[in-house]
Amino acid sequence: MTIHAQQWTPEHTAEQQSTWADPEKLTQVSRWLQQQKELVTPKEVASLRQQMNDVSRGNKMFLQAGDCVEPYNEFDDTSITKKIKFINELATMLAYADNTSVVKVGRIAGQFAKPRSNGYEIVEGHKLPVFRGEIVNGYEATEESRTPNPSRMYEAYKLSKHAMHLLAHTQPEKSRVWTSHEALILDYEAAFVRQNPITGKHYLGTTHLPWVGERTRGINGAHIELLQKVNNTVAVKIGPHMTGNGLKALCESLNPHQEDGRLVLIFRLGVAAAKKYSSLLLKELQRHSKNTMIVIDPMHGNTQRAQNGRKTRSLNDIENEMRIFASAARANSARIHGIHLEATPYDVTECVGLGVSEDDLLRRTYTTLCDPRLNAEQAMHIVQVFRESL
Ligand SMILES: O=C[C@H](O)[C@H](O)COP(=O)(O)O
Ligand SMILES: C=C(OP(=O)(O)O)C(=O)O
Ligand SMILES: [Mn+2]
Repeated sequence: MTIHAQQWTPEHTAEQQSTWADPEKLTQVSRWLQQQKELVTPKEVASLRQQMNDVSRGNKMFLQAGDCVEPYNEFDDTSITKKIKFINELATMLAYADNTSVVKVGRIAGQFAKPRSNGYEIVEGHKLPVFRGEIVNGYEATEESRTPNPSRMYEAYKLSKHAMHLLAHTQPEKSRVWTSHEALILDYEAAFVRQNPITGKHYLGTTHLPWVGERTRGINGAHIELLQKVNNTVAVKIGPHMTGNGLKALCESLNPHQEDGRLVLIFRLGVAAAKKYSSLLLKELQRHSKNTMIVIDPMHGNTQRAQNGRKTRSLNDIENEMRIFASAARANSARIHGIHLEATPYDVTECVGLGVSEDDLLRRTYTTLCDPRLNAEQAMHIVQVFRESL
């Protein structure tokens, strides 16, 4: 077995990390992770980057979709197969017909970590650490389950490995669904910064396409440092506080040589900020970073609490943001390269619209462990509206 003694250690501070309850256990788990085979091969990473070249140049569209956070109990073959089939159906809708003109990426096979707005929540009068994704703690609202437990990283690796295997072996290589997740928990990700033995370049071995979220994209933070280090196609979420200069600095830091297929920016501004800033931000990219791929996530900027307390998003807001962004792109002769959605093939009632009312949010079909997802019918509709908005 290969021992990867030179584990990558970030120089900068990382946001949104948990303090693990048992430091000795963490050392043990980290050592184990470093000894495991990477979950994606350098060849696969290169092959996705190749496909992303076509996205950069406007010859293919990009689709990224899946759960906000994957539950550990949805890794049986049936569930994974259903999610792959669903992404393929969305791609077919995006392409109109033959979906080989779409690069398809799931939030799948490792989307286990959640950055949160608050560290704690009150549940029935008790103050508890908030759920941060299965890789960190349990969803069950007890002190024990919510305590960050490094042993959960074993499970993350094993379940990802199983799903990766299924993804790699049940699909045609040329038109497969690739994997992606938010590279958040650096104790996990760092163990898989590996060197390609042929090219000598580093790449991240946990997923084909890692992204960094809105809460951890500080230009001097450890998460951006991680993306700088690796040669995967990488993505960053862009929220309403981004400035023109900030955008320029981010592109220079992650794609200094302006390579095609390298950098995806996922805009999640929300309706109000999309109206105000889309043009300014798109202009900046047109000026300085033309080969950056521009993707819209019309969901994360539009999260609201319904009167009944449930987190939700309305299809109206989602559609509006897409239309506003698309018209700003047209006005600035910019291309939108794709769409990013939180969606599930299951018949959930989490987002409002197309037959789902606020009352439906209280039903047993509200099953997300974090953010509200589109159900299959809603997701197909949103992809269609997106396509028509371009
Ligand atoms: O998925 C994204 C974030 O983790 C999520 O929107 C944060 O939600 P919160 O505001 O409930 O912490
Ligand atoms: C955390 C997420 O998004 P953002 O960083 O855009 O809030 C997410 O995609 O689940
Ligand atoms: Mn989310």
